[in-house]
Amino acid sequence: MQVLKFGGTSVGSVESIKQVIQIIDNHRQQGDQIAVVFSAMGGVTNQLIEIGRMATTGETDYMELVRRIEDRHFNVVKALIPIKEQSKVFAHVRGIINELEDLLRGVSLIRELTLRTHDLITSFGERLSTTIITECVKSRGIPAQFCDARQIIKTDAQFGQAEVNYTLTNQLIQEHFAKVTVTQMVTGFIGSTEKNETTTLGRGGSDYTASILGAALNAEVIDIWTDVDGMMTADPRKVPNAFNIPTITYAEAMELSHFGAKVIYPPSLQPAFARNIPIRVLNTFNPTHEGTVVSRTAERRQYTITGISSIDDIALVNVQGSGMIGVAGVSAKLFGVLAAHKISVILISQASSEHSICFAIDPRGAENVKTILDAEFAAEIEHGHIDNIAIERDLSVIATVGEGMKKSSGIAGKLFSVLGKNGVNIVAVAQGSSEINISVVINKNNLSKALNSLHNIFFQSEARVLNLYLVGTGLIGKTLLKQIFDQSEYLRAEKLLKVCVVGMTNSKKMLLDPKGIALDDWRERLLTEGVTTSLPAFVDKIKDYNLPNSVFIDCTSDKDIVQFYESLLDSNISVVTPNKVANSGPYAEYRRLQRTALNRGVKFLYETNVGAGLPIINTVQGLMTAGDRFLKIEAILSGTLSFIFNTFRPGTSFADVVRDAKEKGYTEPDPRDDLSGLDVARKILILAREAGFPLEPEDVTITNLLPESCLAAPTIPAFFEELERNNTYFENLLAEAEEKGEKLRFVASFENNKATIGLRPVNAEHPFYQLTGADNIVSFTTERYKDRPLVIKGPGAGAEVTASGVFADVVSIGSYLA
Ligand SMILES: NC(=O)C1=CN([C@@H]2O[C@H](COP(=O)(O)OP(=O)(O)OC[C@H]3O[C@@H](n4cnc5c(N)ncnc54)[C@H](O)[C@@H]3O)[C@@H](O)[C@H]2O)C=CC1
Ligand SMILES: N[C@@H](CC=O)C(=O)O
Ligand code: NA
Repeated sequence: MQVLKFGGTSVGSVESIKQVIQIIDNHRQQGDQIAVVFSAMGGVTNQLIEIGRMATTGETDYMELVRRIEDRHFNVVKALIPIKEQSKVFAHVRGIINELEDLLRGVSLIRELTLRTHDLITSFGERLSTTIITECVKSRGIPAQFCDARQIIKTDAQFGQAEVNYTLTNQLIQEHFAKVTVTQMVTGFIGSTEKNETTTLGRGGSDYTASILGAALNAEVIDIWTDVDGMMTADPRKVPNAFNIPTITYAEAMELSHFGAKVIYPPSLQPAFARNIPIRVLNTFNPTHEGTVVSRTAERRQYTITGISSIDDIALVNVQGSGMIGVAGVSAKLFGVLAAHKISVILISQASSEHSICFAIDPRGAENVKTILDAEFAAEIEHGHIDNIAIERDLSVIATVGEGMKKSSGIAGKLFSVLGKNGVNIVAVAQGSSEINISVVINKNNLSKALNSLHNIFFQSEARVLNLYLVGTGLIGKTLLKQIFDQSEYLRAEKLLKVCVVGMTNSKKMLLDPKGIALDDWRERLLTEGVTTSLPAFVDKIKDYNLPNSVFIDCTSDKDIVQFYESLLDSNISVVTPNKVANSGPYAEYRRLQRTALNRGVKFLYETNVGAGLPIINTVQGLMTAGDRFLKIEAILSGTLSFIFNTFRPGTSFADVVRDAKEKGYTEPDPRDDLSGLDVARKILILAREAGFPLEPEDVTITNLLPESCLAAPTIPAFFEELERNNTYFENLLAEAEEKGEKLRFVASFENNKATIGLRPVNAEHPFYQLTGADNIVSFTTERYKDRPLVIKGPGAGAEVTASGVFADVVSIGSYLA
């Protein structure tokens, strides 16, 4: 024997009822013996409750609602039963509705609704749905019989939530099923007292009916047909990556549903579990999906945890005071009075110092609880043994649940670490000694971020998500987007990393989409859907979204943008940038950013500040971490100037060579930043700082290369005109060097706390002589690299190598967060 139960959405419409009939027919064709339990059509129970309420207050238009219920059932009959059989069924349904109307007239006359009458009114939902579906099934030639559960489920007279008399019920069910020969179509949710008064079974009512039947008939399995693919690892409305849990234990299902997973209400399944009958949760609208099997033992799984659930809105009550330490009975008194007032406690936490107890409750009852506790502990408060009872609001509880957590170490560590890295403050913690649930209380505004980052970390075969916000879609920005697009499949498959661009802005428009912006047509979307950009608004949105693993990427050379870095880092958002402005301003600002990132456990990465993608900053940081000390740095740090001095020949146009450098993507947005030495000054300053020297910008001495008129040019085109005019100046510089067999190199050096940069002719002996193209070279002399310096050399400018350095920084954050 198998028991099937169809919930309100499964029997909610003509289309869904067709599905239900199909499922029943499939069982018949396979020769299964089945009993089927039905809920009321979706929404009808609530309507009946409303109708009852209206009748007591004398509102007459409740009849209108009754009509609507009747029409809904009639429509099913019209759609699914052959015309010639319909009138008989209409009469039948009308008969039931008449009974309801008589009852409501009575209620409306006496203006009183007892719990007993309330139960009777709500029983009509299941009676109507089961009646019409039985008729539909029969009209298709499937043998079936309506079974009013009030004949077989006997309860006490606690109307609203009646207790089942199992001895009598089991006997009646067994006797009934021994007699019948065709499929029984049973009304869910209802029973009756020994005096045959109608009762209802409380929360999870129809599941309960199925479970009682299954247990009494020793069914092989109970199928709960609903409208989702079984139980999920998290609420898919909050965690888009949630997926189906194929098997789950009863204890896990209990824990998860206590914390909000509403698919089933496990306590109502207790009778089936007591007899070890598995429950399958299946989807009427996707009947081939395997759903979830709830049983005593779940199969071995890939993941240590089974699911994550939450209660979105709770209040925390804190009772504390020195008078509680070592005093027996405080908690008894506390929870005793809460129980006496029927206040349900969601979670309790007490530190072993016994100095405080905190517990979570439904926030709607918080004021009431405070009043009750203030009164109960008035004496203790007055004597100072207990401080004031404090209530904290706007909180949520998240529970990670799973039998796999039992006796397995590192899970709490992982949980706290991922929440910490994402800046989610933990207000309270509770873990039962059953070890299958760790619950944390957090601020409500962090709920989505916490759920998603936990889901991401615990369900590991799923890629970790990095959420990126890009400012600047110029040369480096657009190249980065292209690289991310090309590499995303590899990252997902090989590194379990899903890189998701959720926001972008250029100097005109910004576009934000927490679901991700597809990178094959970002230009089009930014253009058509983007709104007028504003950096403060962009940054506010980022904070507002509060997505886990967020990274802000600044691909501009803007000076104003860097003022946002600190607050971003402070909001646990990592920052990656090729923009040198932040790191080359006052030393105190540079330090502050480093500190903020460190304190917040997020990353501030800028490898491309020096030598583009060449691993220069990482090398310096590595040496520093390992305790080396820097003695001297000598370097060529401008790709642009390298290129220019490697390309410029007497008789050619210097301005054209600079133009060429700009076109090749080597120069700064304003090439004067390169030619004036400013860009190199920034780089040597940053290198010195990384090497542990607190240099200020004014400590860098620049020997300027450009004639004054070029520097003073008001615009970039005007600057190029000045360059043309000064061609002989550059030719002379070059000729002078060549005469001596030397080459011109723009060299930066740092030694004895002094940084200097300027044009220097180098001869063939010098290691910088051979440099070609737009290459950079850095030579570090340190305590450990004293006799022969450590040298890094290679292309130090250009779109591909720079974007790739930025990308590598971004990906390293993915690994760090994992
Ligand atoms: N080109 C290279 O080889 C290297 C460049 N860098 C750095 O990369 C950064 C970007 O350089 P490129 O892409 O070459 O310059 P670019 O001029 O091509 O791109 C910068 C973009 O940022 C936009 N922008 C400026 N302020 C903005 C704001 N407030 N909001 C939104 N967008 C804004 C500009 O409109 C421009 O499209 C610069 O800081 C540069 O120093 C670093 C290493 C190497
Ligand atoms: N403009 C720079 C590249 C970025 O740092 C250079 O020419 O080196
Ligand atoms: Na670099």
